[in-house]
Amino acid sequence: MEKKKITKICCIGAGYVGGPTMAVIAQKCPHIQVTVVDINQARIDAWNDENLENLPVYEPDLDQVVAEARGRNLFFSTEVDTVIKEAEMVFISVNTPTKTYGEGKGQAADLKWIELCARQIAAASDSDKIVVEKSTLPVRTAEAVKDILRNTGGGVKFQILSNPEFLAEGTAVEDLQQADRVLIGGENSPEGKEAIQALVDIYAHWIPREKILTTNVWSSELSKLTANAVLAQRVSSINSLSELCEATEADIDEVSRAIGADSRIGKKFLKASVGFGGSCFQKDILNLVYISRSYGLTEVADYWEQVIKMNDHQKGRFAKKIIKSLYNTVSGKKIAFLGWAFKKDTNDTRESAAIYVADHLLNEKAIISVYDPKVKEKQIQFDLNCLQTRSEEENRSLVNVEVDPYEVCKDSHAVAILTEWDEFKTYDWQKIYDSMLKPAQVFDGRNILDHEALRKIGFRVYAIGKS
Ligand SMILES: NC(=O)c1ccc[n+]([C@@H]2O[C@H](COP(=O)([O-])OP(=O)(O)OC[C@H]3O[C@@H](n4cnc5c(N)ncnc54)[C@H](O)[C@@H]3O)[C@@H](O)[C@H]2O)c1
Ligand SMILES: O=c1ccn([C@@H]2O[C@H](COP(=O)(O)OP(=O)(O)O[C@H]3O[C@H](CO)[C@@H](O)[C@H](O)[C@H]3O)[C@@H](O)[C@H]2O)c(=O)[nH]1
Repeated sequence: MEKKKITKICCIGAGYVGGPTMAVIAQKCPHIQVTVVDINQARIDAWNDENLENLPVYEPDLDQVVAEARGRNLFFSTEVDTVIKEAEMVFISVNTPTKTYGEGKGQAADLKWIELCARQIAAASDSDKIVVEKSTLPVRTAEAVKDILRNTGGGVKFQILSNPEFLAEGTAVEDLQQADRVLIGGENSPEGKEAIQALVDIYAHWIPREKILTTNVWSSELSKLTANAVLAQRVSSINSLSELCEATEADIDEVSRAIGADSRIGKKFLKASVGFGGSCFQKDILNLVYISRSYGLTEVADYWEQVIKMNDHQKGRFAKKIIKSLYNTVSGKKIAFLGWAFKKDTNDTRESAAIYVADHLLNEKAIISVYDPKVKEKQIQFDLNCLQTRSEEENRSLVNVEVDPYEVCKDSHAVAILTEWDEFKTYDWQKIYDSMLKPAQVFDGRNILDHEALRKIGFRVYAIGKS
């Protein structure tokens, strides 16, 4: 078989996946020119910013990887057509959010950006290319991509691969550099195998060959949705039991430790929380539910939908607990939020539990003061405004964002931990207690604080899954 040597890669989409993924490919393959393109000029400018603190994605160590490769063989550009034209391999890494309109609204993945990419690749190409689906897609999307490329590509040959990304935010660089596995799905034809090999050869620069799995395209597409569904299911399972723990004086952290010690279960993804967030879990499970229903598989759809219902319940339960503990009224009361990101070590807030807990409390006319080490005020207001629950003016008047956590807690009735940032554990909690209204209450939505120490100071403490 002829060996296809890739010298130029284009990645469409400079977001949380496109940016870090391509930065690591460029770092590990200095002989390949990697250019990430995006239609969002501000995002590309931020990726090109000399001050690495201004990169649009915050991830530990990402700045170092970008510093090493940028300008050498890693480039960021808005010249989408030119870069596609010159590349032998084009990654599609654009957003695939849940549809907000029409058929499948609220469940199906919105594939309009994927289709646009396919059309753009077809229009810009005058030589054969390997097109790689990096975005998370419904199973059988490659069929549509192929159809568009074959019918609009003017005789140019395209091979379509599925290469879903499994990085988690907050650990993206580590996950990319030491991936548990890389998954590549392709066609079982000589051309398909050649394309698969070309992508395997890229990853083989730093990923051990036995960790690079190759499958057919459909298994690869479906494995991505399945991985997220199974991970989220573990979180919902443990969160469901946290409520039972609160009713029975069992302790969810002890239960997690006990079951996680069983090597068949394993200890990861058993941390009870205020609910999972992030741009992927909910979107991908809803997509799985929609696909199952569209094949008439009602029981399959209902089964996975329960994971989302439990997560919604967990977020609502946390907000209700705060209200109940504050004598069933939070109207006009200041509540301090420590954390807004959906998990620590990221500036991403998409689907963060904090947004929904805040919305619930704001409906009860609470006054919320927020501190997050990596999320800016503009983003927090944007997240609340997106819900369209109340006017932007009202959100601005009820929610204020501070850069000092002690200011956020001062004069509050309650402090709620919404993200597990490590720095929250190191605060002077006596100082916080002294500055709060009494009885001072802490609602630890991540079970990260030393609850005994807090109780000794005088706090009333509520923690998930603990009585
Ligand atoms: N965020 C994660 O941790 C993660 C992990 C694995 C997989 N994924 C999947 O990867 C995909 C991308 O996710 P993300 O978080 O990086 O999204 P994102 O919103 O951060 O980035 C997507 C980028 O694509 C750009 N874009 C959209 N259409 C374009 C076009 N036609 N031409 C050029 N640029 C275009 C947007 O401007 C945006 O900057 C999604 O399918 C997601 O499900 C995400
Ligand atoms: O025991 C746990 C583990 C996670 N979470 C929460 O679950 C959410 C998701 O966390 P995580 O999976 O670590 O982050 P993501 O960046 O959303 O990564 C998931 O989604 C990505 C996008 O598809 C995939 O690539 C990753 O493999 C998959 O882990 C966060 O709100 C976490 O706080 C818990 O509450 N308890």
